[in-house]
Amino acid sequence: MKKITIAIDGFSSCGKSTMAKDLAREIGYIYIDSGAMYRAVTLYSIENGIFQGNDIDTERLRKEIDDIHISFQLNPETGRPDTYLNGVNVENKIRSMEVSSHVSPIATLGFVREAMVAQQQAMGNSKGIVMDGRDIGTTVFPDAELKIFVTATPEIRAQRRYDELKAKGQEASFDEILENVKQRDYIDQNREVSPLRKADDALLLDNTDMTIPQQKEWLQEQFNKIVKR
Ligand SMILES: Nc1ncnc2c1ncn2[C@@H]1O[C@H](COP(=O)(O)OP(=O)(O)O)[C@@H](O)[C@H]1O
Ligand SMILES: Nc1ccn([C@@H]2O[C@H](COP(=O)(O)OP(=O)(O)O)[C@@H](O)[C@H]2O)c(=O)n1
Repeated sequence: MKKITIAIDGFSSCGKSTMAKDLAREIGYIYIDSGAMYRAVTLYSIENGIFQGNDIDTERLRKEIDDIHISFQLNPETGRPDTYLNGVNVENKIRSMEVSSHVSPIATLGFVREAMVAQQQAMGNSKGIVMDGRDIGTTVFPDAELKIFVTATPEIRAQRRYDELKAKGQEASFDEILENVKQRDYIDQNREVSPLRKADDALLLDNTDMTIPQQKEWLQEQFNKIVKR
């Protein structure tokens, strides 16, 4: 069967990667979490003194961006891909609140986006890929055959993230997460380069009142419609 490209964009913490991973596994496609790549650049910047408080040493990051190698490897225990930064598994570290609170400013930088988009396009050049993020349907794969834009209320999204961190045994404050979700939405929608917005040809999904199995079924139906057309 002909393989297609699937772009899933939307607001922070609404379930994009959950549905993208499930669909990819079901249909045998590659799954790429583009947000993990921006998170990995952010972790690198935190660990290498590129952040001074909230200020970014952009000139240093620009010089070092080509030395930041991000890859994904399937974790046989979880059945899902883990993120590697220069050969080290950083899957847990990149999900911390510290990274969440520094990532959106890093993702506003044009040279960072250029480097990430080039890698993402290379990963998707043979199609058969599901990628989630903020600019996949608008910038990375504007010709994707299936584009989805996901949203839910900020409170529901913060609750989902809170439950996830608690389940992993990590310290979490609902108010801090809600504030972070709103702040990232604002920065992501208002940046100059590739701001978060729904592509004109993307299908809108508000999953505020949907369960994980319901949204999975909905996405599978959209995929079936495209491939059977
Ligand atoms: N419809 C849903 N109902 C409840 N929880 C959900 C739903 N979709 C996803 N989740 C949970 O919400 C959290 C955030 O989902 P995730 O897929 O990481 O979001 P995103 O990729 O959009 O940031 C995860 O813990 C996930 O299990
Ligand atoms: N394609 C993308 C993906 C993420 N990002 C940035 O990276 C951050 C983290 O992305 P993410 O997908 O891991 O965020 P969550 O919604 O999973 O918390 C976002 O808030 C954006 O600032 C982006 O700018 N472009």
